[in-house]
Amino acid sequence: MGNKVAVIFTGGTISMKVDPRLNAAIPGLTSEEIMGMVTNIEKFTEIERINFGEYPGPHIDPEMMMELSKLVKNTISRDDITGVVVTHGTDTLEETAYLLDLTIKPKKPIVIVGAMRNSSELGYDGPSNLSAAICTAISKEAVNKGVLVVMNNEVNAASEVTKTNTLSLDTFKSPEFGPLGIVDNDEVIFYRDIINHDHIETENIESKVALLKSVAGMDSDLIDYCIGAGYKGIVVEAMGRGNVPIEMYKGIKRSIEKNIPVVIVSRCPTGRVLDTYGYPGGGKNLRNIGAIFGNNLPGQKARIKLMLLLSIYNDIQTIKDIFEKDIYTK
Ligand SMILES: NC(=O)C[C@H](N)C(=O)O
Repeated sequence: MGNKVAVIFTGGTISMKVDPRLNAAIPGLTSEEIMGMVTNIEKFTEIERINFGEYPGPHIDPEMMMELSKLVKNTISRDDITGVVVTHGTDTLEETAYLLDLTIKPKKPIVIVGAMRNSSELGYDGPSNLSAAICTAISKEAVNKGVLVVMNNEVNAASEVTKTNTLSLDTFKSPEFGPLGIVDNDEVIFYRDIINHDHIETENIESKVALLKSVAGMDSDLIDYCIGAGYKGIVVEAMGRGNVPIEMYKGIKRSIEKNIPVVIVSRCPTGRVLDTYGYPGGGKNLRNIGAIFGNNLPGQKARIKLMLLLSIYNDIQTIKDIFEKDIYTK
């Protein structure tokens, strides 16, 4: 194995500075300028810079994530590469990280990193986050851990992590299980292993998948819109354990009857969905009509998983079996 880390730059706040005309942050730093601020890193490893783009997180779409997945897969397979680091806007970082985790089966470390403060702000956290990410990418401890997210000296699993705060440096948390470990100076210390590691073998993605959040008194208007507009799948952030209002339930039933899979997750930040409740619109009803249950995934990650499965299968039962594999036994 070589001792070179490839750093793939995609944009995000880590690459931003304030434009004086706009008086707001936009991408503006080159990869060379960013790496130049990660002082002393050459003492640890050689760096190869790869420019993917200068996109703010909200400009990254599922097709671009797939393109990035192919680039990361090719790069990590090279003999001279020890690990890959991807810089990314934090707004969609967890979606890209989860997509990479599902589509690549890496032995070597793949680490996603960003920053919460841009380079014009006091306390720009880009260089420290990037150095911690690079230390993780060369750590033997990080081998076979799936895709990792490193921010604020914490190591989290791509499958578990979510952005929890709009401004804090420690915004990336795994609310269900806690971090995998920490980066202490240049040393990576793991406290536990990853819980699960799903893999979906595909080079494509079906991006016409909607995410709807259920609210009190919600009806089926938005679901019916999705059916009419040709959406191929719908993720519903249901209430609590996985329940929806009766009128919304009717639309979910119509969707499944039209062979459009519906994945149920919860709008609660933690906890699994389960078919506990038998009242109309309760989880038991949803399960009986063939809704897929998404465990403890947040809606945006359940959508990534459904989009990948829809790129291969169009049969709801097959998608359900794979989606729920090792999660629900009955
Ligand atoms: N901290 C960040 O990176 C947020 C920024 N809006 C982005 O996602 O590009």
